[in-house]
Amino acid sequence: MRLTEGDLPGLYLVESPVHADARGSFARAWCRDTFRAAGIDFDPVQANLSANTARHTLRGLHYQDPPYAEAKLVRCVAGRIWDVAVDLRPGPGYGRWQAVELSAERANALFLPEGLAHGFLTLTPGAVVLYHMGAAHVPGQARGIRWDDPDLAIAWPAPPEVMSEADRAWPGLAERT
Ligand SMILES: Cc1cn([C@H]2C[C@H](O)[C@@H](COP(=O)(O)OP(=O)(O)O[C@H]3O[C@@H](C)C(=O)[C@@H](O)[C@H]3O)O2)c(=O)[nH]c1=O
Repeated sequence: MRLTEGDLPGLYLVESPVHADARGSFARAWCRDTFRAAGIDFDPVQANLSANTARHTLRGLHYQDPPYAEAKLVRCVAGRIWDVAVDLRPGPGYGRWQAVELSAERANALFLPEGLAHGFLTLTPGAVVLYHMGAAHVPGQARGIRWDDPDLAIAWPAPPEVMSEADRAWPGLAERT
């Protein structure tokens, strides 16, 4: 398992060798020792399965403020997604974003540290996303940033065709409280 730090500090692309044989394939999905060796102390307390029927379904951009902030290890276990992280930590990187294509075929994943908002756009029908969380979801603490906020100017690969009303209604960075 190889961890490569992205453009946002603490954001890592996680790649695992895929061992194929006559039965199919095997890849490691998470390894505490490898993460610790990279200086990441991630102890998942929750894992979520997100099944998405249509191509170009958008979920996000979601986060929880401290003390509920969540690190996330995001993996696509069926199909492909375009996964986005937005830096909401105070400092020079505030508002910067990075996106990575995750796919079941590549068996890659994205690790987001606390303090980032997260979202994705599905690139195939039937995309299934499995993500481990470093902190529990607290319903009243769910926060969001609008996917098309001009201050973020995220270069989505296609306009979303399916999304929740809640995700359409999030504020932009400038209106964030
Ligand atoms: C996130 C979550 C939702 N739910 C419930 C609430 C609701 O009835 C239903 C769907 O919730 P949502 O619409 O918030 O689901 P969704 O929009 O898929 O939310 C997720 O989006 C991605 C991008 C993330 O990064 C996640 O952290 C999470 O915020 O599931 C839980 O029971 N536990 C959870 O941890």
